[in-house]
Amino acid sequence: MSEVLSRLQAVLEARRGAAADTSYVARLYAGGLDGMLKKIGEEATELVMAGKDGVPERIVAEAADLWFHTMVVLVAQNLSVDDVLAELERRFGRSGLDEKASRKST
Ligand SMILES: N=c1c2ncn([C@@H]3O[C@H](COP(=O)(O)OP(=O)(O)OP(=O)(O)O)[C@@H](O)[C@H]3O)c2ncn1[C@@H]1O[C@H](COP(=O)(O)O)[C@@H](O)[C@H]1O
Repeated sequence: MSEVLSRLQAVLEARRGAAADTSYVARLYAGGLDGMLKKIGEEATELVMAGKDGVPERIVAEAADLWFHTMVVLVAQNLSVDDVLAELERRFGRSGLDEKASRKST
């Protein structure tokens, strides 16, 4: 895992015990899973709009917001970036078209 993702993951795990008024992440946890998932929808929409605008700095900033909020949801569900990376590793090199075709036959 990249070093910054690893350090951020550790912070997100540590925030599970923090008071909601001391930390943005603790406030997200205190708001419950529905609130965290709503943020994912908002951030994904913001990334779509940035992509349409085509301003590189905005696209990067919105993608970072979406990755960050996705990590919050993963940690809240006792998952981690490593779980997602392992899934990407498992898929690596397998054509998306082949994978789609195998789903239709099951
Ligand atoms: N990487 C981030 C990060 N990226 C985005 N954000 C916050 O995510 C929010 C983005 O939401 P929006 O774009 O919808 O803007 P907003 O209207 O201000 O958001 P809301 O008030 O509606 O939630 C902003 O408040 C950002 O500050 C982040 N907040 C925290 N982190 C990391 O998490 C760590 C822990 O943060 P705290 O828990 O606040 O100490 C920090 O040290 C950072 O490393």
